[in-house]
Amino acid sequence: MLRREEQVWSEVLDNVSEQIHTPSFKVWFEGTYPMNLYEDAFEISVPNILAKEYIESKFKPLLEEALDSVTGRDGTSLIVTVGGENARRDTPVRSDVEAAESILNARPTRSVRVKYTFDSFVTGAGNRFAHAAALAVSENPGTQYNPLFIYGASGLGKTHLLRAVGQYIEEQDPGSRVRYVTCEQFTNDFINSMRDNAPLQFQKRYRENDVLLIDDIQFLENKIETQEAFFHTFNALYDEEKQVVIASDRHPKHIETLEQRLVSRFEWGLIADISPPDLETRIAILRKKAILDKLEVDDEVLTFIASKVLTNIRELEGALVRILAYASLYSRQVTVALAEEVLRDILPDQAYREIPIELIQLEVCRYFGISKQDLIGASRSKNIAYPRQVAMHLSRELTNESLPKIGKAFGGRDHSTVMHATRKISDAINSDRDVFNQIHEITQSIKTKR
Ligand SMILES: Nc1ncnc2c1ncn2[C@@H]1O[C@H](COP(=O)(O)OP(=O)(O)OP(=O)(O)O)[C@@H](O)[C@H]1O
Repeated sequence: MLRREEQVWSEVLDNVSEQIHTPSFKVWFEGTYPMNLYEDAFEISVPNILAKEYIESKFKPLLEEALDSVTGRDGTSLIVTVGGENARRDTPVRSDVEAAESILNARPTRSVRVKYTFDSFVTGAGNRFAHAAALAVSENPGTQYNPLFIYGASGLGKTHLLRAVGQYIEEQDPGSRVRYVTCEQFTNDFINSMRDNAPLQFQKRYRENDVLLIDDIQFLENKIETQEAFFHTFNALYDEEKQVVIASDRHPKHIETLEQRLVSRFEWGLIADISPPDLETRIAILRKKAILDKLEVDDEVLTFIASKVLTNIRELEGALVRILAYASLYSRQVTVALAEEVLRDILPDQAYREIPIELIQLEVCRYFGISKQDLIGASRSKNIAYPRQVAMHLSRELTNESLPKIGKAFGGRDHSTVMHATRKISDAINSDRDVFNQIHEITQSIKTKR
């Protein structure tokens, strides 16, 4: 006899099946399993996170309406759990779901060690300094750069570098004691040690290490007592010449209420920032991911994704995974058109608001104080030729226009001229921090005006 939950779910599915495109219905609902019927909610289990996200974003209201009508209640919420404990083990899993799942899980099932290494870290102008510093620390821990403080916005590879340092040191010296913690974990350990009246245990845990890697230190903000605990931990490690590497989403000076003595401790060592990757680096990151995960994707598609997801590398990788999962689920080829279809659903409209070349030209002219006529004219003097190369480079970076089309917008120049300009500015960005900052500033002003 069917359980009540099974009866309800089967009726709900009957109810909604007519309203959902058949292949889609099969893919998303075949592996679902009814878990619990509560007074005001119904819990189902699904086989993977993709199914959870998809069901929640596309079908939740429809399913909740059907739940109300089947149970005769009002306002039943649907709870979707991934692979819940009681999930039916004998559910025949469709091969396409399985394929998608394997793609989606490709990352998590990889061990952290394998994944967060220096080898898998792609360098570009925005992270080269932080990468070099992390590598230097790994080669000579506790000596030159102590502490190393890495800061930058979310999803730019801070955790990756921290883990890479730990992995490298452990590999070189398997006996070394390396501890990676988030600031939150450090805070909880500290609070628990106070509660349990076990300060020595806490000290042992944090001071008896050769390398302490502490992530998201900005969470020390407003936690005065934890700051105190960290101060003492830091001093103890530092005095023993143990390496401390810290990651934060902002410069120590901008962590409000961070005690000055901690700020100056951080300044004793090396502070390295990470900024968002340029187009070339974004493509290289996707390419590397495709190779590591043995995924076959055309460069054209990778370039397209990289041109749409601009700042957060986690989102960049997530976009690729999602596109592949969709292609697999619907047995479609991974093309630019498919990528566009999938990304439209998840990216903010802004990513689709095209940046016109004219806007780039306008902003570059404004920045360098030259006229548009000069910019697209024939002058080869340095104060005109350089801004022109910058504008061509940015047109390549920020638009999907082809080289010939960009050349045309710059007074009918040849595509090889655009290619040359792009290469020249890319090289300058990589070798000269001032150029990097300049291009970053112009890019920001263009993005805020699109
Ligand atoms: N330069 C890079 N090369 C290859 N992969 C990268 C690079 N930078 C980041 N990633 C990948 O992007 C994802 C996000 O990176 P990570 O978690 O290190 O970011 P984060 O700066 O610590 O973010 P948050 O502040 O949100 O914790 C990870 O999967 C990481 O491996």
